[in-house]
Formats: sequence, structure tokens, C-alpha cells
Amino acid sequence: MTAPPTTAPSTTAPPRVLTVAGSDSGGGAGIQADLKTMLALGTHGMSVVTAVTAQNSLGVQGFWELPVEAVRAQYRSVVDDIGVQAVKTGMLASAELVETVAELIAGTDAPSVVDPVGVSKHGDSLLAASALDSVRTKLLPVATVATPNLDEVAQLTGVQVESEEGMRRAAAALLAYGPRWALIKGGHLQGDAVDLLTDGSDEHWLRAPRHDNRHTHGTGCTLASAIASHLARGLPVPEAVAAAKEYVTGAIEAGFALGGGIGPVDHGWRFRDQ
Ligand SMILES: Nc1ncnc2c1ncn2[C@@H]1O[C@H](COP(=O)(O)OP(=O)(O)O)[C@@H](O)[C@H]1O
Ligand SMILES: Cc1ncc(COP(=O)(O)OP(=O)(O)O)c(N)n1
Repeated sequence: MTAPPTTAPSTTAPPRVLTVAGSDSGGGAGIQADLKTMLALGTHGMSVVTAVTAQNSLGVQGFWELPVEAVRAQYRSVVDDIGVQAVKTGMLASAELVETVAELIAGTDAPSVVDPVGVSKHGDSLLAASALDSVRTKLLPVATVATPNLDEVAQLTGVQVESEEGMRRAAAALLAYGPRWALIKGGHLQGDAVDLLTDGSDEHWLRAPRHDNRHTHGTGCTLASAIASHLARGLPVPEAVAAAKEYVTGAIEAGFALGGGIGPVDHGWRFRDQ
């Protein structure tokens, strides 16, 4: 009789991506959006939960932060054993959590996508005002790509954007805090959905048709996780961002109604029947 194999035959593991973010009970944004995006893009998603929100299509009804030790322990569990090829951050809630996560990322040898989540689409604050300075001085300096929307970049830099030229000024102001690349998302402007990616010398304008669909909950989380997924697959930043933009544009076009308010983008749009 032959002995059973001691290990199962293994297939190659997909690239590993870690999201450090808040949970969205409604499943459209936060950790849930990140993990769905990672799966859709062929990567193995892992999570460090920073806060738990009670959230649905109508807004955020409440949130609870996790203790710093719980965030640190989740991060160490994943990174020390499994390892990561890219990290994405989202809702970090407080100055203490921002500083902890910045320190953890600084000690990790992987590219990072920092989505400096401030306020949800419904206007609910997800980051304490007292944490803004920690985002500027601790988190942005360790980011490979920082992906603020227009409200977030205005809060962080003081630059109010009303035009594509304004996006250039906002990107320059953001880069002064130290991220390698700035991706300024113009989703809240009129006309085409135009984003600017720049490292201060290279400039890439990403343009997509605006989809007139109110079900856009989770756009920012989805874009940032898609960028992290493509970075983990080994794409350079401009290519990773272009591929992520294509994915989020399809997800927005396919966004669907759920509940009585703003429904989610469709993370599975590429798998649906035509
Ligand atoms: N209605 C839309 N149609 C197509 N693309 C959009 C639309 N709204 C936002 N986008 C794009 O979605 C991505 C996320 O942007 P945005 O919605 O501004 O982020 P956030 O969720 O952080 O506010 C960007 O690439 C932006 O250009
Ligand atoms: C838990 C949690 N994290 C982040 C957000 C913001 O997500 P975003 O992708 O910017 O989408 P909108 O909320 O603006 O639609 C969130 N709502 N919840």
C-alpha cells in the first residue's frame, strides 16, 4: 500500500492583496467592495478591519472603531505568514489608526494604494477631523499611489478643484506630502469622468464616459482595490491605474438598485450574462 501524500498537490497561488479598511454592512463599499474587486481581478484578497459601519443604501447609521491592538494583530497575522504583494487602505477613522497603519505599511515591502476616505457619498464622516494631519504627515509619505476624490484633496491640501487645470494644482499640492503618485479622481466634476495620474513629471489623463446611473456606491473603494490588484500582478503604476479605471467604469455602468437609496456598483459585471 502506498502512503497518502503528506501535502495536497498545489496549484500556483494568485497574487495576494491586503485591504486595511472599514466594513460596510450593505456590501457596496469598504472591505466588502475591496474583496469582491480582488476576486473579480484574479487576486487573493485579505483584510484588516479598522472599523465596523452600520450602513445601507441610505447612508451610514453608525460606526465603531476597532482597538489599535486588533488592527496591528490582524496585519501581523497576514503579513508575517501569508505575505502581501500590494496593500490598499480605506476608512481609517482616527488619528491613532492612521498613524498605526502608516507605521505598518512603512515596514512592509509592497506597493501601497492609499484611498484617504473622508466622507461617504451620503455626507457621513468616516474620518475624524483631528486625523487629517496624520494623513498628511504620516500616511501620504508611505503611499505608492494616493487616490483622493475632489472633496478629500481639498480637505488635505486646501486646493478646490473646479476644472482639469485645478486637478493639476491639486496633484502638485498632494505630491508635496510625499506619495510617489497622485491620482486625482474627477468623478465629482461634470462631463466625462476624468482622473489625473501624475508623479510630478509623467502625466496621464484617464477619461471615460460618464454613466448616468445613480447606483454608484463604492466607486472609490473599487477603483483603489483594482489598482492594488493590478500592482500585485506586477503592472507598473500607470498601467495598473488604466486597467483599474476600465474595471470601475464597467462596474459603474452596471450598478444596480438595492434598498431605497443609492445602490452599489456591480463588482461582478464581467461575469454577467450578456
Ligand atoms: N457617473 C460616473 N460615470 C463614470 N465614471 C465615474 C462616475 N462617477 C465616478 N466615476 C469614476 O469613478 C472613480 C471613483 O471616483 P469618485 O466617485 O470620484 O470616487 P469616490 O468614491 O472616492 O468619491 C473615478 O475613476 C471616477 O472618474
Ligand atoms: C466602510 C466604508 N469605507 C469607505 C466608504 C466610502 O466608499 P466610496 O467608495 O468612496 O463610496 P461612497 O460611500 O462614496 O459611495 C464607505 N462608504 N464605507
